[in-house]
Amino acid sequence: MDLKSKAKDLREQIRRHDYLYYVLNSPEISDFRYDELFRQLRELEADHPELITPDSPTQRVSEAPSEGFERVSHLVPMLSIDNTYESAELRAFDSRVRKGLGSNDYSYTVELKIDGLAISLIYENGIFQRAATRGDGEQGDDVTANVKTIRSIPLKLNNPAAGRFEVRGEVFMSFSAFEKTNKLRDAQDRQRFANPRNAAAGSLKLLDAKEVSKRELSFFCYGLAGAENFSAKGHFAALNRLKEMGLPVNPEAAEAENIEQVIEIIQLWDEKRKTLNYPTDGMVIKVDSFEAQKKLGATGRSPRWCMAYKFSAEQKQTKISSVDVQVGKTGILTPVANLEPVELAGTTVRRASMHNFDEVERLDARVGDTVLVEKAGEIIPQVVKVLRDHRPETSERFLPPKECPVCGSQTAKDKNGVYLVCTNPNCPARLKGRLVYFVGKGQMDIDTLGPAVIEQLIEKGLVKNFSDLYGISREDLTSLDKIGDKSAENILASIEKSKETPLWRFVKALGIRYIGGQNAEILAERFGSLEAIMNASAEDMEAIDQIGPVAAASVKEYFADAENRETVNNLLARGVRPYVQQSGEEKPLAGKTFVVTGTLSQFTRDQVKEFISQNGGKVSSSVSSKTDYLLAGEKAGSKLKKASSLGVEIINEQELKEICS
Ligand SMILES: NC(=O)c1ccc[n+]([C@@H]2O[C@H](COP(=O)([O-])OP(=O)(O)OC[C@H]3O[C@@H](n4cnc5c(N)ncnc54)[C@H](O)[C@@H]3O)[C@@H](O)[C@H]2O)c1
Ligand SMILES: [Zn+2]
Repeated sequence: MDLKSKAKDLREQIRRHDYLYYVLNSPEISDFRYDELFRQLRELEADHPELITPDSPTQRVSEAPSEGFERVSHLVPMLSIDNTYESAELRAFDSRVRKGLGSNDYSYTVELKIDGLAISLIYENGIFQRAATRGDGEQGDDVTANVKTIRSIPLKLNNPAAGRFEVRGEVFMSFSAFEKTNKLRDAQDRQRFANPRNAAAGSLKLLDAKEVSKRELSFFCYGLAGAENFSAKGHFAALNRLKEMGLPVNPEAAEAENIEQVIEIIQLWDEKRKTLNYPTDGMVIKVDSFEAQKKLGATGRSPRWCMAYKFSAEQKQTKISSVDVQVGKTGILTPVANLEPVELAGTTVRRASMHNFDEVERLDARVGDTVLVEKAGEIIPQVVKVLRDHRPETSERFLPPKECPVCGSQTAKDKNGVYLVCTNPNCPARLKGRLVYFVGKGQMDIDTLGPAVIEQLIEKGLVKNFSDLYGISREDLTSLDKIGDKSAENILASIEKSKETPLWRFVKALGIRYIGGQNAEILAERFGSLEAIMNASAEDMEAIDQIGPVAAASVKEYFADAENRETVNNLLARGVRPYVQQSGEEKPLAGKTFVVTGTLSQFTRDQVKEFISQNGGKVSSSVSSKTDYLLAGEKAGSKLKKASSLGVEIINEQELKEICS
């Protein structure tokens, strides 16, 4: 690849990952790998400035606007921050600062990098006026009504500066609020948030401020815009002044004389941050003096006086022993590296995804290579870097296969040119992948149907699509290997149970590209019925918050296919009944069955029954496998025993109230 194509490729990759991360909320690669792609582009552009395009991600901050909010201009641009994972690069940053200032006479403030989203707050004569997200750096979304629900943000400042005054900070969700939010979502049978950053961003973009107030968001103020007019001379003093004014400032900010002290402080926090009740993903280092900051200035994307050091997820070095190609539910071929086993974040890792063949080429990963692997957050283990110095002399490039490893049909690039797919629409690997996903947890939840059974059902020609699952008989099942009467019965019972399912889980289970849990929930909430979703136009869908053109087109395409419509109609004909929760937010116990036992202290029996039904739940008199919760008071007896033997969740009155709060 020539350099120009390489720069273009990197820009396109970064844009694609921005979309996956910011819009779809489902990143494919870890932050470390993303930042590595970003660094490669930055270095390429630094060496060959003629390759820079004005729309390059290195030149500006980019974040798509959200619908439903007014766009407002920032008084002073809200920029990003350059980042690194290495202390050596902090020293290089320090040299640039020294050179830029032409002196040694400066110091740093070191702060925790809170993992939420940036917000600008404007006060006028000390009275809160407006809050906005960063957006593209010039213009953000006006989220004033939502931000007003965050209790720690003062609506009126103590001893305010006169006139207009803008502060910046991070809105975030503490780990305890995050747990609580997800517990509530479980109870409502809704998709969990993947992490606190995701939860904070999703909550701040809700259109109903009342709902936002339930999410317990928090805020730390870390700076101000237009420092010239401020009484403090530097950043650390300004933080103290902001605190006096009543703004919540993170208590851990520290001063450092020089870069070596900065590095010491950072090393301390790499461990210590694990004890905090809020998410951090690094440290932010700022040249303290405002005068020096002004002298150093900024690029179109980030200030030159500021640098983020990011803590990386645990990484290990190992070797690629071979590469397998897996065929997934949409026919996509994924290269998976088989590794010499390594212990990583508490588990033994033997395989790591490389996502697609372009990524293999970008990494230039080869069999026999020594690589760095990482397990970041919810993302499956992945190869993030090849250590070229360790490469054996004889290594060969790993080339994309011309034929599907499962059915032998030809492969081709998909229409976006990113993935290699098997061109056979009836490839058995596709069908298996789709069925395994369909029955999976969080979709139809038919947990007794494992991949091995599904494979046999396909091989015997008993199941050719989703709806066939609802037509299999006891005899079909017992004709399979290792399935006796008892397991056949269990499988049939869980297939039966799955017929009653929230609409969004049903839509998710169909496995439509770009429609994960969050998008499926939005579609279900907005359209209210399966029929309405099936007949919606792409414009109808795009008109909805958060559903972008790519996702809308994908849904449209799915339901335009006659075979898909037939399968869905057959599912309905066989008794699958996707239901819509009546305003899920208000009814936290919707679809849940309770049994009450023992002596309660906060409710009478009648009161508790009413409380549960008001919150959308049902109360039944005996414990069975259909019971979702046993509410147990003092001196609970046989019901408690039965519930624990069936694995029914047991809660007390306080926990019941918390789920409904
Ligand atoms: N995995 C992926 O596919 C993917 C895709 C896109 C972006 N990302 C991640 O997002 C990053 C880019 O996002 P970004 O531009 O918001 O950068 P960033 O989040 O890494 O850093 C800048 C932000 O840090 C925040 N911050 C927290 N504490 C602060 C403090 N004390 N002082 C100043 N700022 C503080 C501010 O909100 C600021 O906007 C990437 O580096 C990457 O890690 C990942
Ligand atoms: Zn195939």
